[in-house]
Amino acid sequence: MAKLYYDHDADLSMLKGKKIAVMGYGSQGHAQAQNLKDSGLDVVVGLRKGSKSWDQALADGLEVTTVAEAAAQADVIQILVPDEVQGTVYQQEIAENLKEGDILVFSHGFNIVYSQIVPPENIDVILVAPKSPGHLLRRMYQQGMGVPGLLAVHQDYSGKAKDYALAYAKGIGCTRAGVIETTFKEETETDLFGEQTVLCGGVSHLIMAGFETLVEAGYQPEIAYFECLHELKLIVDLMYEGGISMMRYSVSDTAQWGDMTVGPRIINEATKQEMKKVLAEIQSGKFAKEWILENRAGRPMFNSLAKKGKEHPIEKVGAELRKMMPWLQK
Ligand SMILES: NC(=O)C1=CN([C@@H]2O[C@H](COP(=O)(O)OP(=O)(O)OC[C@H]3O[C@@H](n4cnc5c(N)ncnc54)[C@H](OP(=O)(O)O)[C@@H]3O)[C@@H](O)[C@H]2O)C=CC1
Ligand SMILES: CC(=O)[C@](C)(O)C(=O)O
Repeated sequence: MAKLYYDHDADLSMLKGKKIAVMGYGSQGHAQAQNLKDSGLDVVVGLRKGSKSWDQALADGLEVTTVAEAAAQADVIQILVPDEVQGTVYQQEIAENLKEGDILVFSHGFNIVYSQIVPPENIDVILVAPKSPGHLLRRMYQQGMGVPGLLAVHQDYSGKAKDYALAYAKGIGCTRAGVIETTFKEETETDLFGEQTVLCGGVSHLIMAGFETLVEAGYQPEIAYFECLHELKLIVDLMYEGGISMMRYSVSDTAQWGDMTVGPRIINEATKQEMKKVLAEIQSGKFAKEWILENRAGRPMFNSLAKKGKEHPIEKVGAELRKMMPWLQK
């Protein structure tokens, strides 16, 4: 079993006295900056002028400045702008503001693994990747809990890079749940694979296929929504708490029988073979090249597919039903 690191393995004092710049204030940035601040660390948020995140970061009690200025002030620089712009932001605003002994941090290894960012040799380069969406990273931290994370060292100029990574992981709450040491390559490839085939790509398309099948057969869309999407959270919550066995224990034997006998017809050997092809495309760099070029072309396919997704009938039905659930209203 992999060795996991917990709170007692991490020394937060490694980061005391260091200025930590969190570049970006989105899903991960807002969570990590606030968690680090609540952990007693000295944080500044780096954003572009006119950023829609600027006022929110100020309202959350954080110091905010431009990316370049934050990089110039900082000893620790966490890059949490979108993967597809990190290379440009690094080149234009961070690189010239790095000094010997700085610590460059990522929460996804994409830009290092695919050489979009090539740091100078006289700094530490580490990865601390929460295995969670940012908003849950923040919520769990505030509730005294944490989400698991991964850490990796790409460059260890100081000889203490792993200790800095552990301290950072503790600062954002990941050592509460457990942190596994990995490599930038393993984190990047497994994260891309997971988000494409299971977490986002797999689940969303499974839900939509189930919803479409029921609606096209004439069943009420509201029932299809509750059955294929809304209840999924409750089922996954059980697996989150106690594995697939806990879910199977809690659902009816009728459901478990269907799970075990029909499930393999839906997710089958052909699915597994396609998953292997997806992994190969990630490992070869084919996916990364397509994503980088899509952004350079102005995201024509991304924008078209995103619009189509927002127009899917399940989104309309779901929005109406969620309006009747006050606990879901932000
Ligand atoms: N989303 C997640 O839960 C996870 C993300 N990650 C990784 O974290 C990193 C950040 O992703 P995520 O938090 O999703 O990003 P988001 O898209 O949620 O947030 C991006 C932030 O960067 C700012 N930004 C965008 N463009 C620029 C720019 N050119 N210059 C300066 N600031 C800019 C945005 O502010 P504004 O547009 O207002 O200027 C926003 O505050 C990525 O490497 C991602 O892979 C890792 C684990 C999970
Ligand atoms: C939340 C997470 O880790 C993802 C799905 O990989 C991502 O948002 O990049």
